[in-house]
Amino acid sequence: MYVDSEVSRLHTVLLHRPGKELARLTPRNSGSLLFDGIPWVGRAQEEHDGFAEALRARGVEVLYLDRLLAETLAVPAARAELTAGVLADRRLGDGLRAGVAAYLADQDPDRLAEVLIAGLAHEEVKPGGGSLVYEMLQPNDFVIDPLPNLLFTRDSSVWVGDRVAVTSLAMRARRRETTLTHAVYRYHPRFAGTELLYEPALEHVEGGDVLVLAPEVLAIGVGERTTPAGAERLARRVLSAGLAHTVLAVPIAQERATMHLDTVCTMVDADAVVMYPIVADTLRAWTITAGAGDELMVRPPRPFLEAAAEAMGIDHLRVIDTGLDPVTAEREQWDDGNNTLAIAPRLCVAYERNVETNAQLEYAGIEVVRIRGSELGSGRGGPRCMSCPIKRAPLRESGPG
Ligand SMILES: NC(=O)NCCC[C@H](N)C(=O)O
Repeated sequence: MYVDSEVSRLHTVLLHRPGKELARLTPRNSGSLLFDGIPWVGRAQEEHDGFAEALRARGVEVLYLDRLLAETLAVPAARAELTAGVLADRRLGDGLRAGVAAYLADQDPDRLAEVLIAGLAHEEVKPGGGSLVYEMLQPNDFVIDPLPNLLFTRDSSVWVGDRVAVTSLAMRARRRETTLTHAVYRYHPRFAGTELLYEPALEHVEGGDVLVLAPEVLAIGVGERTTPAGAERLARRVLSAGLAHTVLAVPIAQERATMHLDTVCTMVDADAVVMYPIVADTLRAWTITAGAGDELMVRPPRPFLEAAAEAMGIDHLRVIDTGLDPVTAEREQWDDGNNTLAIAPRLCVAYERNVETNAQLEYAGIEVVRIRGSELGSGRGGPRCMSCPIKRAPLRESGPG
């Protein structure tokens, strides 16, 4: 397990194939569950399988979060922790809590993993004794909330060097996701001995805001999801662990269209980004380095592209624009045109629908593996959001794409 860049050859990635949790979305709950539409579940699964196949065809090992979770639940301590987590929900009341506890205790690890991801509706559970809560709930109300955004594995954990940061998700609909990733990284044998860089109880940081610009250089977006306190905490941790010499804190607009830094900027080569033109000249960055003792040195903001190039030790960070004109750029940014996943330098996966941005990438010498994503995109995330790289070749050893 090792990640020191956004673009070096990708060996292992963590995905989540969307399942029954997507079928929980309705026009009434999709807004609070952070989806902009009601996805066609079967087609979303086909699109996701196409994504996974595109990665496998290029030598990438694909791990699935639901499999890892089921294997993790075979460990009694993990099962106890995750079960206790959902039972602690104060909305349940004692009667329903006992009913849900009995239901969960009956499930094998595979089904328990499914329940923890897809949630549990009122009509699926029958408490034995009296439960006012159960009586007063509507049949479609959730007893355990579904996690449709687990699809976006980028946000719930981030690898930096040989450590993993289990993040602290800001939106209520997503908070429980990190109880799952936290358990997987601590109990699954594949990750035995991995040190955690960050934990869900800390200040808010989401993985879509964290870009490993180069070995020992991180950019952290600060906006709707990651707070200044979260960026400061993560910066302190990576600097003191020797995993970074420089961290850039990059304010982004607190809007849905730009919820994470990776919605406006992703890397496609060791010295190139695809970026939303409207922000290219206005993005700024505070530069954070280690000071004396435990102190941080925080330098005042300056243009992001300049600060990044200097920290990365390059003359210039090349910028490839989203779209061609402002309207196309706005449309394609919304549809995750900026949200590419690099498999190797100059080789990336992108949604096929972002025709102009993909053409711009190719014009700049980047090979684009196009995938379908009309249903997946209804959750507002693209290939980078849907993937958590766990192992990449060290950047210095990475060949061309
Ligand atoms: N890194 C990303 O930009 N992830 C996309 C997350 C989309 C999800 N529906 C959310 O609102 O959190």
